[in-house]
Amino acid sequence: MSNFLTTLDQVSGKSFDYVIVGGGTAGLVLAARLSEDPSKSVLVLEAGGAHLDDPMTYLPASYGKYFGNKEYDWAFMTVPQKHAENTSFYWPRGKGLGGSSAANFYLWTRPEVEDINAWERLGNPGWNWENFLKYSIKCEKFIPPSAEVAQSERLTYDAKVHGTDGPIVLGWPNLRPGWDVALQDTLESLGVPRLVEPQGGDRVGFGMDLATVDPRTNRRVSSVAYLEQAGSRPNLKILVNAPVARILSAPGEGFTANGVQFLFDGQTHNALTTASGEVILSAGALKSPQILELSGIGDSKVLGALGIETKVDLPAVGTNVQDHLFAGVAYELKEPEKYNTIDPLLDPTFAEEQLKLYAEGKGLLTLGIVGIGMAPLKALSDRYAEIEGNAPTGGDFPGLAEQRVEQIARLKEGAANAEFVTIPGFYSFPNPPAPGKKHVSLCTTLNRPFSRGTIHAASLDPLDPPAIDPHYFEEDIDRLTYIEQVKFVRKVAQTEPFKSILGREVNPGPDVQSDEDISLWLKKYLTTVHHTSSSCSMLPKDKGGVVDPELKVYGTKGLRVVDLSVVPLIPSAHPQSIVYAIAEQAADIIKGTSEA
Ligand SMILES: Cc1cc2nc3c(=O)[nH]c(=O)nc-3n(C[C@H](O)[C@H](O)[C@H](O)COP(=O)(O)OP(=O)(O)OC[C@H]3O[C@@H](n4cnc5c(N)ncnc54)[C@H](O)[C@@H]3O)c2cc1C
Repeated sequence: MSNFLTTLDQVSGKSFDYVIVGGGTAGLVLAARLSEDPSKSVLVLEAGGAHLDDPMTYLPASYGKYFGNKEYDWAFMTVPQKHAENTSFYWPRGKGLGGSSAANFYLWTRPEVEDINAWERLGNPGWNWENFLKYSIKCEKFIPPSAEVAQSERLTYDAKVHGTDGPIVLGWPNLRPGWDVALQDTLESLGVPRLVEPQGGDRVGFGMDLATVDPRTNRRVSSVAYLEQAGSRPNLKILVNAPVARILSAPGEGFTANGVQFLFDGQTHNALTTASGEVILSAGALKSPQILELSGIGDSKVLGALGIETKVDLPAVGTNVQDHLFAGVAYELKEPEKYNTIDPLLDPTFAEEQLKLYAEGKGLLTLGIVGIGMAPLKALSDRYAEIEGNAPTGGDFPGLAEQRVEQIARLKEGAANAEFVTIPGFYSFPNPPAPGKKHVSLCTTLNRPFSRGTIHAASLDPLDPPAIDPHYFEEDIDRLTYIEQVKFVRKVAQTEPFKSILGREVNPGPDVQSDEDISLWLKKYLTTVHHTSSSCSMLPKDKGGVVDPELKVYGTKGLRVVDLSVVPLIPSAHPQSIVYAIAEQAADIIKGTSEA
């Protein structure tokens, strides 16, 4: 597989049919699918390293181990958040082949049917659940568990909604925390039903989701698996450590992309496209808008402030940004020996021993998260009518009002919103864990934010991070909903059988009780779930669109965006499954084989 990796002399000044910017989740799906046609040459330029066969990318149970390590992590920070105590939040993102799919927490969840159909209703023909499911099935190879494990741990599924031939191997990790059945029973007693198949388009309930981990080898799976399945192809080249600075356009009227400018070893180079070729931007929701802006495509006011000449005035670039929020209520475990958590891995000697066990297919490093619950606010809180009745309806940019019609419709239908998921270990702030203890972090995720943020280039230097402003809690419905979710988490912790598993609450801790206390705690100590989307939304141009339904950038020729940034309205789901399906559908659209 490493024979895809190429050298500067094979790229600089050369022409390709497709130049893909970013070898991340979407980028490598496109690379593999577009190079299926041997007559088409494909180049991928990736800012980070190759990281092939690197334990940092294939070891399960290494949650966040790379955080802050610039070799693997872009380590972005948001600007101080006006509605969240001026806190600046840390936003890790995967850097290198596989992108964030090689750096994530390997949960695999599919969205709800109407979350995807909403994209079509918002003006994108062909972007509906039927196609989503088709492409999601195409990408996966599902490995069922043994009947014995499936029964004892309620690993239920419906084979009809799973793929068997795709590159992305999915299954249940061989080691699980050990409390999911108790949590499922507890939630069921509180009105959150059992879910037999969480991947079938209905997410309300608690079910055992999947993980991008191969249970046969205990290795995590990223989009690099597409290259492995593709095998050797002379028409596909990948240059790593080659950050793209800007998209080049042909001289003359309008913006016809004809290549990119990139950096390599501190020098600037160009990679070009053939006369009918295309540049495809797959740099992720945080970098794709920045690259467009540095190329002169964006809001002329934003570009003008940086001294960039506007080539295509496209005000929506870097707007409509949506993010899921995450907050962990952490508990010590009463009988730690009964459960599997990653806390002991903090001891270097123990971690070393576990590495040896991993080589034999055993031990704590094979641990993964599976149980996920989702429910509408009305299942959790008596205050739902008052809170959701005040949902904002208008919008400060064209098209936002229509998105909010969709969002409010989902709330009224009782769609999944509040999410409950456990991290087997300590993932919570600000109180530190006591030494030697094991923990469960009972986390809740706000999955249908009404606030909208921005991501814009902040300087002319392509290596500088963009200015990231998610506008957390700008719409008060987000804050009020989230407070109710935290209160519900504590109710779960006070309900049997889960209650008996838990010892002391470490965070937010006994001093944080009133709604005001919880609000303040959230404003300071929530984290992102790393699901940021929509900064180059696929919408009609006059409704806040950056790309059309064929993912072509408005006002340009030969330029598309394919990554999480194109999602117009973020679904209630962890998004890697969404990115894979988008990229699969995009590949068919680009090849002209889409039946949509
Ligand atoms: C810590 C973390 C945990 C997560 N956990 C989960 C989870 O458990 N389940 C889930 O479903 N989702 C999870 N996600 C989210 C999910 O992984 C991402 O949403 C998804 O992978 C994004 O895909 P993408 O193609 O849009 O971007 P990416 O996969 O991030 O790809 C972008 C690529 O572009 C490269 N790039 C950026 N700028 C340039 C440039 N100028 N030139 C060249 N290359 C460039 C990057 O290095 C990267 O390789 C997690 C994400 C993170 C960061």
